[in-house]
Amino acid sequence: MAPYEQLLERLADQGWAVADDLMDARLCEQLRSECRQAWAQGLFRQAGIGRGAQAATHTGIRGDAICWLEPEQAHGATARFLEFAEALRGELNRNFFLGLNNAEFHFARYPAGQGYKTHVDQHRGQPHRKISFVLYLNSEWAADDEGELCLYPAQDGGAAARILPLPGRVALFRSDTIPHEVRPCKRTRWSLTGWFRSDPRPYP
Ligand SMILES: O=C(O)CCC(=O)C(=O)O
Ligand SMILES: [Fe+2]
Repeated sequence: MAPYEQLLERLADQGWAVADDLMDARLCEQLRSECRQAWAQGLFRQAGIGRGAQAATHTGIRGDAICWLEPEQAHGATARFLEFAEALRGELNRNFFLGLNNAEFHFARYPAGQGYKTHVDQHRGQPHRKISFVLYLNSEWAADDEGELCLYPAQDGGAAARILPLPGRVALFRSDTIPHEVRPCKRTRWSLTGWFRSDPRPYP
């Protein structure tokens, strides 16, 4: 599977990778419209920090609203995306032996002015999120719209990468070792975010 090769090599070498040509442009277009429909139907909820009883919303830390994809009810582009994600999970397993049994995904919407402060995706005591995935569903994005994903894998705290959420762009990074941040955006920022996991369903 040639399109994955370079991506997975970079992921192995530096813990993160970006691709602009991984996703079919038409599929992105359709996902973009399904995401907007879910928003219009009121299916998004303000995202929280932490899990279970400790979960709380802190827009100062994280300002997005999210809508989880339900694999059992998925149809249209969402179902096709989940097939793509299954193929990617297979490639990740073949390359990294991470024992990725599952994946979870949500649409995310950051209104202008919001971002997500520096964090690591693997929750403390919950080691099952292994690889983070983000697909940007903006129809256009300019550098001065900001809202970059900044990755901080280096010890010195400097950003190794500032990734603009360009239409159809994919970012992949390790969920356990890569601190990252979403810089406040200047216009509404849409994405499909998820995690390849090492535990079988059902999980909390
Ligand atoms: O949207 C992005 O660029 C990253 C989002 C993120 O870090 C998260 O949802 O955990
Ligand atoms: Fe994150």
